[in-house]
Amino acid sequence: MKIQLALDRMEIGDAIQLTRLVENSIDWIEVGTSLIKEYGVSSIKEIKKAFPTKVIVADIKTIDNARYEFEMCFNAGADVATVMGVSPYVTIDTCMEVARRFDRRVMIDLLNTSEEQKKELMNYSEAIFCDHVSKDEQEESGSRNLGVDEGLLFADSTRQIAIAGGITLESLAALKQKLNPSVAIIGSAITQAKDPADAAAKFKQVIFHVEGV
Ligand SMILES: O=C([C@H](O)CO)[C@H](O)[C@H](O)COP(=O)(O)O
Repeated sequence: MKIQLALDRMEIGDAIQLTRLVENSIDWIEVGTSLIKEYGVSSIKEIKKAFPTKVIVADIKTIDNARYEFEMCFNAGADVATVMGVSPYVTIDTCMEVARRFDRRVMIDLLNTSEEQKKELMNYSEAIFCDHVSKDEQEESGSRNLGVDEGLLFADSTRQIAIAGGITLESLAALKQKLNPSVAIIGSAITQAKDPADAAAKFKQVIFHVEGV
């Protein structure tokens, strides 16, 4: 299981500084939606420049304007870009086509998708699927991603799954055992920790302990 560090609600310089502290414990770096909204595409460029060997995920959460937004992310150096699963299928088709052309990946965010939509989305076999409990669900309704087995999503071991939304050190081992995702997206539990380097190292230890590798 890989750790994707989600960088949100901070300045680009602080995001780079923080990532330097934890880079040995994390695998992928997410340029969070809030960074892209606040600082634009330079947030992707600067973070890729600072960490050229890491996989950079641009969490642009595209819902329309797919060709423009995905080309923009990939030209800025993103290796993966996100599209909302609730988008029209023509939008998701376009993201897939652009990603294929650039030889990059698409992450489909399943936030607020129905069972029927999830079933349809599974046809995008090259995508990474993100099972996501949103910031608003976390902060306004007190929800967390506790790993509710999403039936068909987790039953298909050929699909690459990411999980996100308020993941903590305490919830990670259980999530790993219940759902066995390929990617755990962790934001505030590392970025808001008193000692981010120590927090990230502990996440890595939990994965090491569970996987025994
Ligand atoms: O995608 C995210 C959220 O919608 C804000 O843009 C975060 O990356 C994701 O929630 C991970 O962050 P934490 O929930 O703080 O772990």
